[in-house]
Amino acid sequence: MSEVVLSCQGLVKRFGGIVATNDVSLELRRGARHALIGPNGAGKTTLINLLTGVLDATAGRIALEGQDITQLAPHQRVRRGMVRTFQINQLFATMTPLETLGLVVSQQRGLGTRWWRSLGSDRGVAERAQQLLEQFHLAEVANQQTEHLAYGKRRLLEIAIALACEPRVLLLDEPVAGVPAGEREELLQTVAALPAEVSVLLIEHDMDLVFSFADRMTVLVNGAVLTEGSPDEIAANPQVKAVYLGYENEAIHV
Ligand SMILES: Nc1ncnc2c1ncn2[C@@H]1O[C@H](COP(=O)(O)OP(=O)(O)OP(=O)(O)O)[C@@H](O)[C@H]1O
Repeated sequence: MSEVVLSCQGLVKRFGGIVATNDVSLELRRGARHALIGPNGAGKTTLINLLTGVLDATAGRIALEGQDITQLAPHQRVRRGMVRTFQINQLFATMTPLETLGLVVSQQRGLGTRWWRSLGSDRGVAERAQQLLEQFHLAEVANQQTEHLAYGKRRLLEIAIALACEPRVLLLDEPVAGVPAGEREELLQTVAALPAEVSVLLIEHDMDLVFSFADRMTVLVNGAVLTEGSPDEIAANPQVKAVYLGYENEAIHV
């Protein structure tokens, strides 16, 4: 068994009377393609928010590369190598993918915003930005403003931004949600081709993506872990099937 990169033990999150996360323990192994699934309201988003530090846990511990990060702020967790896909906000709307990636790579390399002021002046930054543009099928839209990009391209840029932060652990939050059918394939291929050394935790409702991507799955129900296993074990698990009965869009096809 490979080494554990990210783990949580006994995580609990209460919102008043609601227990959104109920004693969750999870281990993400190095290089894993691990999916977190569960019906609506199961607590997937809350768990990711706890892992990234957006929410404080009511109880429990989180460790990254063996070090306790439970008390760290979100940006400190990013600095230690845990990055969540970035939801593009207003800040980036009028910037191009090239400018955005140049800025993030530059920040990552401790060059601050110098690259941004003298566009393309740092060859290492420009090369890495170009590499990311190509890897994420963004080269042909490199100079278009982000707000004018097709939705699928924006989702690709979000993952490219996360990868520009050189993560050890990448938390992918519903990468294909809302992406039109014609743009899905490119996104699926790109997600499948993420670097092997980056350990990935994927939250996704799309079972085709989950089953084509994951080598390990954790099923959350009512805030708690129902079961964990290989895709074959999960697909064959009668409890999992029962939980998904009635969730037509998320049906597990076996
Ligand atoms: N800030 C909050 N205040 C109160 N209750 C919350 C809050 N955030 C989440 N919850 C509740 O916690 C439970 C888990 O929600 P969460 O969004 O984590 O589930 P989810 O699995 O991500 O759902 P979905 O698949 O629909 O996104 C739900 O009952 C939800 O209503």
